[in-house]
Amino acid sequence: MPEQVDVSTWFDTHTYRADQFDAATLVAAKGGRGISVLIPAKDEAATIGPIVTTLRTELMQQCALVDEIIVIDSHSADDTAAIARDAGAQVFHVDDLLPELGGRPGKGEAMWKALAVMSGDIGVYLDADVEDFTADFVTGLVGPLLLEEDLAFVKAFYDRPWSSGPPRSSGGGRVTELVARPLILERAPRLAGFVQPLAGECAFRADVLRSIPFVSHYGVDIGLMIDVERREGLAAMAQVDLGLRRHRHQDLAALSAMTQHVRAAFDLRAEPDGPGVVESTAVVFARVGSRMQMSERTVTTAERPPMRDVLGER
Ligand SMILES: O=c1ccn([C@@H]2O[C@H](COP(=O)(O)OP(=O)(O)O)[C@@H](O)[C@H]2O)c(=O)[nH]1
Ligand SMILES: O=C(O)[C@@H](COP(=O)(O)O)O[C@H]1O[C@H](CO)[C@@H](O)[C@H](O)[C@H]1O
Repeated sequence: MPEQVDVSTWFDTHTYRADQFDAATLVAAKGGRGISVLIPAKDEAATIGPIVTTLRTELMQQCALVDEIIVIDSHSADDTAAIARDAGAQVFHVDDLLPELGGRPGKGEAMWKALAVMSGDIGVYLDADVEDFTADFVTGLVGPLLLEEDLAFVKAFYDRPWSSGPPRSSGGGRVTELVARPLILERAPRLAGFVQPLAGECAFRADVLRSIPFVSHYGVDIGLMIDVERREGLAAMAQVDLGLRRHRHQDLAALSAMTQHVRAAFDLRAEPDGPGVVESTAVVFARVGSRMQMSERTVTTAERPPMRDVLGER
């Protein structure tokens, strides 16, 4: 049974700031542990280059904090893969990894397959659509993991200005605020202290994430949180303030599908021995010419088994 800690006590004791950690201290604390940065990317030609270049220059060349940068190309139609490779990342097409298991679309699949190729003891997932990326995203995330031996998982949080608004206004995180947070209070209240529960950026012990299933698409992030809390306990989790984050905003239709995956993740993880697939249907409206049309959108959210089981079977 994992150690239990009260949520508000956890918030006070397990919330860090990125500026508490500097790369030199972390390199010294790292010891023999390998650190792999893993970036799922679909059509991110505009931002992937500067992200990989910043990581390689500041965290691999100027100091030896990061050991590998792996970009998982998730069916990009643009030059994401070539740009990432030119900037110094190892790039894998998602369908080329574990090909015997077939290829599936979505961010969750790319994150899961990254676990099959990473060599580090510690992993860091980053989103590839972040503008003005800085290396302290990684030092902030791995800092608590390297310095606090009881931790297994560190989640990012940040201010999320709306791109057209004044510098520090809020507005981003629409699915988080309108759907995920109410569902967390109702169905996973131990996670209520996480400021950005859907954040794509987190650091983790590889053995822990290899021992839990992965929900597909945008259900992956909340699915991981639910399972890490169940297995390791809240005391093994932390969050870190990365300051400001700007990213590309998807339109409401895409976020509506994201909402279906997030809700499905709660359903899948509520029934760990269930069928591992949820089909959900939403009603959607679209104007065609002068008429409004109503239709249904069915979305499938599925699980992948723990990577440890898959690799162990090979
Ligand atoms: O099918 C997909 C969709 C998204 N992503 C990646 O997942 C991360 C977060 O997704 P996205 O930027 O679409 O979400 P948003 O931040 O716009 O809500 C980014 O690195 C995407 O390139 C992916 O690998 N496969
Ligand atoms: O929280 C949300 O509503 C969505 C969309 O954010 P915006 O309303 O476009 O800022 O963002 C979540 O999903 C993204 C894709 O995985 C992540 O990049 C964000 O960190 C996460 O909060």
